[in-house]
Amino acid sequence: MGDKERIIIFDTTLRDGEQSPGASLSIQEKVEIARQLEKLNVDVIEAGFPISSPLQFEAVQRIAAESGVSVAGLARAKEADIKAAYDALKEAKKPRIHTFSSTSDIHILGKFGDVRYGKSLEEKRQMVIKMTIDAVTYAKTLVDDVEFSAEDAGRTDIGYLADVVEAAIGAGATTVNIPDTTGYTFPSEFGQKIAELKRRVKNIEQAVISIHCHNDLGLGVANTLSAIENGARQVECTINGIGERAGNASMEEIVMALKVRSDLHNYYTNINTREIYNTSRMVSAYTGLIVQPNKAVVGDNAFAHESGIHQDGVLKNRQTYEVMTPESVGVPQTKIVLGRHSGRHGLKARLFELGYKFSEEELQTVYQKFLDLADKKKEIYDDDLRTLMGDELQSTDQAYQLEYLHVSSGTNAIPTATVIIRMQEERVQESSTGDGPVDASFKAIERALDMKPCLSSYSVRSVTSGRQAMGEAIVRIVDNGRHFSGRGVSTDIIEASAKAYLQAISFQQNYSQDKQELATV
Ligand SMILES: CC(=O)SCCNC(=O)CCNC(=O)[C@H](O)C(C)(C)COP(=O)(O)OP(=O)(O)OC[C@H]1O[C@@H](n2cnc3c(N)ncnc32)[C@H](O)[C@@H]1OP(=O)(O)O
Ligand SMILES: CC(C)C(=O)C(=O)O
Ligand SMILES: [Mg+2]
Repeated sequence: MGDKERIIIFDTTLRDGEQSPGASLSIQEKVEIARQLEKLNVDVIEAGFPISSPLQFEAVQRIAAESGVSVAGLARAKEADIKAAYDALKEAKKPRIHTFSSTSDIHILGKFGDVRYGKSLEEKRQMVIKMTIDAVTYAKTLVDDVEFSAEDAGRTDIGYLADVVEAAIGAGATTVNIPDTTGYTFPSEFGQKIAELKRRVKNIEQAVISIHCHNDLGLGVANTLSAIENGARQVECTINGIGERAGNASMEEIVMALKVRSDLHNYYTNINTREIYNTSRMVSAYTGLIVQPNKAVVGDNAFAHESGIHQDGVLKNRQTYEVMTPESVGVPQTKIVLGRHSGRHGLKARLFELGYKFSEEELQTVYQKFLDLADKKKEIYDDDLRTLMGDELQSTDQAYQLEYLHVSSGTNAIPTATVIIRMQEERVQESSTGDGPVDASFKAIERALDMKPCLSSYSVRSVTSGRQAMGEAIVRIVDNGRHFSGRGVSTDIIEASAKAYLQAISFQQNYSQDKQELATV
């Protein structure tokens, strides 16, 4: 392998990314994202499309005024667009005007269909070459750094594409961008296109070859990598892969693919990969575009392990199931997600981290309880474990245990509850109706125990998050001015309430017994 070659990272989160339906950003949000992109160390920030609105213009202007890196503004092959881009960029330390023409026959015939652009396809094609030359020539009178894009190059005839690219470079373009605008090409096909342009375009060495891949078929990153292997040295991409329709090639995936598989090639980027996660979170928060959990590199599950065999492997050596470390992209840590696929190793490690100490025998009991809970809930959070452990500690010496609870209630049904309560070796079953399912359960408990405690307060709250959150019920009963509290936790708040009631009654009974024993001594 030869010398290492740098790949220029052109970030278009603030231009193509912002074209994602529903992702409009305020000026301040764009400025803050641009600052974060600079921390990430991108080479070029495409800040917007200045002619498109006063907000876009001002955002580009403000980013240009404060950025240390190259800032680009987009412009159609039209004098007014190019002038607006220049006006917005003129305070930039490194301004870049990015102008584009459409080059595929589908675009030329579809978008430039009227006679102003010529009658036949051939006439229109020549008109596009003229528009390209005029646009680049004009932009070049304003700034040194001019990028030209051949929109829909992915579907453009290679011979014609080579002519357009040669004309753009001839007019002064310093970067020629080959977009797969509609995400249509296959990696081998797109790579061949870049290789072919290198062969056909006589002045190609005078410009940097760039690519810009969309993700309509989920091939944006693969096409980008293939283009790099065939001569592209600038890649256009976005954070979280956001962008028009299915989005653009995702920057974090390209950068990490190059970094992780540096054994295969000689390319590198200047990206400070530890800032990737922060940038991803910021872009998601500001655009409102949620990152899918299984998204490579930055998704919530990218470093999360749920199944027992994987957790065991990762706890012994992270490399067993991780091709990069979470720290390398700024993700705080590997996540062991506890759920129904987890094993004892994962549970034990998490409980130790939470500060619990227990014997192997106790672990078996806790693991059974954990599995019961995991069957009711998708994910077991730390709070669930704490309540599970708390529940475990408090319930062992309780006089009355809830063994079974069945409740039926509904809009037109009479709430009815059946309970089976265990008191040492004895088990009692009772049923009752009530004013709601909690009342019915409490009355069934009272019948089973043949008691009528005086309830002084009752409350329920959620102690963990999500729809399958754990509910915590607190019940207080009063006996001769003395209060006894019980606490129950379950994903089912009726069950939590019944447990809490039984615990309060158990405490009251323990107290009465202790008092009687003292009196007889
Ligand atoms: C592949 C890409 O991502 S390209 C960038 C896409 N981004 C955007 O469009 C976002 C910003 N766009 C806008 O705000 C508006 O579309 C504007 C301000 C640019 C233009 O608005 P309007 O003047 O109302 O035109 P409209 O958007 O309806 O139509 C586009 C016009 O640009 C022309 N056009 C499209 N591409 C080019 C080009 N590369 N060079 C020259 N003209 C072009 C179309 O032929 C059409 O012209 P016509 O009005 O003569 O038929
Ligand atoms: C303007 C160009 C570069 C573009 O976004 C595309 O072709 O997808
Ligand atoms: Mg695009």
